[in-house]
Amino acid sequence: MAVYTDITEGELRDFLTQYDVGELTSYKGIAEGVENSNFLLHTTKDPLILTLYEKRVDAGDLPFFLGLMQHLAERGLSCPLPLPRHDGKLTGELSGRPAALISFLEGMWLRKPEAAHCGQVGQALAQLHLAAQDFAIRRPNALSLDGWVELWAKAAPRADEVLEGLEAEIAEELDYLSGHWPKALPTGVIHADLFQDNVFFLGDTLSGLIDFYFACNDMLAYDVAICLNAWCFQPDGSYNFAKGAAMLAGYQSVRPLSEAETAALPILARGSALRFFLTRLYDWLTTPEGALVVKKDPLEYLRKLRFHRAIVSPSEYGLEVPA
Ligand SMILES: Nc1ncnc2c1ncn2[C@@H]1O[C@H](COP(=O)(O)OP(=O)(O)O)[C@@H](O)[C@H]1O
Ligand SMILES: N[C@@H](CCOP(=O)(O)O)C(=O)O
Repeated sequence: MAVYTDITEGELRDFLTQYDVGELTSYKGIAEGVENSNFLLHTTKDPLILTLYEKRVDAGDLPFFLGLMQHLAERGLSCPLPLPRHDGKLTGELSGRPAALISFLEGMWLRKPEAAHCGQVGQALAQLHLAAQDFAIRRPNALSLDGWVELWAKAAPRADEVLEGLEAEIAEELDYLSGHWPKALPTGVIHADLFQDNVFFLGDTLSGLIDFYFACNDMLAYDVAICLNAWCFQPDGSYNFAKGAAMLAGYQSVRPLSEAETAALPILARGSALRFFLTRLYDWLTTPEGALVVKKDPLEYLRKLRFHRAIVSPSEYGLEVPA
């Protein structure tokens, strides 16, 4: 579920007077999602999504997130478009939270993607990277090395409750990544959370990308590694070579990876696996029993991390590597 903050019809109607969106005809909370409260609104004009930003989103970052969606949509990428209020602002306040209205995107996320879908995701990711090249606002990645160290400091004392030996294994991994993390790869704006639930399809055709609330500036190839982790493993934990190959070919059909980016894929994939392992572990340890949000399994990402540690050549991801 993701409705942390409830709203009354009166408050909502009052909020909507600041926009040119027609008359409200119905609204309901959306169960999916993790970070924010989302509502689907029907009006006498187009359907809309209302998002109330919860405590994990820093209100100071909203101009980056909403400005980025606007920037990408203007450049032809299919993503939600934030609606301006009568005073030109993209955010207001509702029920004590910063709130925004964004356009409703048609489509559904895929529970069982195939290689062909992964190819389209790779393509869309590269299109996003290129379209964001001239986006003026910057946002450093709060969930890179320093952020991992901070999260780990909070989770480490209880890590062995989740799995024996975890504390030592992760401490060693963090040491390794701190010493070897790439520093000179091409950077730009990355989505940083392009998981299956954030990509919509109409039938078998990708219809759009949502949820830009982890977007930031970082290495472009790191975003590719995030997608390999999110899309190219089977439920039994094995890597699906065909999906990986399709994802990488799709990406490279729009933005070819440099030799250095290719060589760095295994370590970027390790870092990406650790990042999602750590946020999931932290949530696992701190979300109270009975909370309405579904906790995600951190160990899924530990298994992915171990897989990447054993990679000898990036060709194992399905990438053509020059001999
Ligand atoms: N622009 C949109 N168009 C259609 N549905 C959306 C849109 N934005 C969000 N949703 C719906 O809300 C759900 C949660 O949105 P998301 O941005 O992933 O939330 P969170 O940031 O809390 O994870 C999505 O899975 C989708 O069902
Ligand atoms: N994708 C992350 C959790 C963030 O959830 P989202 O609903 O904001 O995409 C994970 O799987 O750990």
